[in-house]
Amino acid sequence: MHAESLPAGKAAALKAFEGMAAEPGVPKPDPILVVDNVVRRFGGLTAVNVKHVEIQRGSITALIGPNGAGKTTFFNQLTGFDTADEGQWTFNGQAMNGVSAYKVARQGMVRTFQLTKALSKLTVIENMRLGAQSQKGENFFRGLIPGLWRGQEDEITAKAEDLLQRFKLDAKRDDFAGSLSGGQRKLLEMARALMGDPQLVMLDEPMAGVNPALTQSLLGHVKNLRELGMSVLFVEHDMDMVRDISDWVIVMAQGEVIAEGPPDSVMSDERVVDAYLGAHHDAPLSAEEEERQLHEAEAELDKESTE
Ligand SMILES: Nc1ncnc2c1ncn2[C@@H]1O[C@H](COP(=O)(O)OP(=O)(O)OP(=O)(O)O)[C@@H](O)[C@H]1O
Repeated sequence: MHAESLPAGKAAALKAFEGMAAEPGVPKPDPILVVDNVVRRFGGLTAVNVKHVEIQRGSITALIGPNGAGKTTFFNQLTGFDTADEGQWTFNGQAMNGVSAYKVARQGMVRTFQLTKALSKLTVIENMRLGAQSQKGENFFRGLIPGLWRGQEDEITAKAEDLLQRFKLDAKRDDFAGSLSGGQRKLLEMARALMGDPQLVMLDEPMAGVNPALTQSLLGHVKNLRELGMSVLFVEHDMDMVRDISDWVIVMAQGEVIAEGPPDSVMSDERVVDAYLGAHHDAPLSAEEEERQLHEAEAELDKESTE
């Protein structure tokens, strides 16, 4: 397909990556997020150790990697939900390390959340309103008190209703969020994130638990964020989705960024294939490995019976 026939957002995003070296930490022409030397340790385990990474504005960037690679921990740090042991990062040129989650959201960097048990017991519209309040760092229940807050409340409700319509959730307005299907929950998570008019939307596994019937609709909504001028960074295990919607892919393994590049080439990169295979614990065991494990188990049993 020629760039001219692509939607404006997609064409511009692809143009920005044209000719870019596919290597970890490669500089981007207009980064919205720049990360340097971010480290997070849990006891003896270094869960995140990202030297340098840049996220291009106006693009859809996927963050992939095997289980336990550190993707969620990295996401949590960038959005103020976890503290980094070391490192700095800037959003729109402003230092963001040590900034609390709601202030990060207010600056325009918002992540989606899976519906927790508590949120499932609220209605869809209440979830949306809560999205606005929590991004402002305000108390939700104080926001429900009539009078002083009413004007602001009306505005928030109107905005929530607009978004619910856009995400085709308006018929579910007064249903409990817990009664939504997997795909509808994902739509609600995305709609809720948009309550704060983010510039960078960070999606945590947007396709997890989504019925194939809703896949295209969800993909369409993510692409639309880019058409509306937002930047998207998402963590995802579904490689079809990654291939379909991302302009650029960043790969993490064992806490580090090990590769970057356009979707097709990065997924066939030897380092990436190795990282996934190395982390694939379900792979069939070789005959020697099976025998070794058997001996180990027998030795354990022997030890136990003599103790
Ligand atoms: N709160 C914690 N305490 C101790 N270890 C943790 C904690 N959170 C994460 N870890 C460890 O840090 C490593 C990275 O985990 P993380 O969840 O960030 O990986 P991930 O790439 O998001 O994995 P997945 O794709 O399975 O969600 C893992 O080894 C995990 O066990």
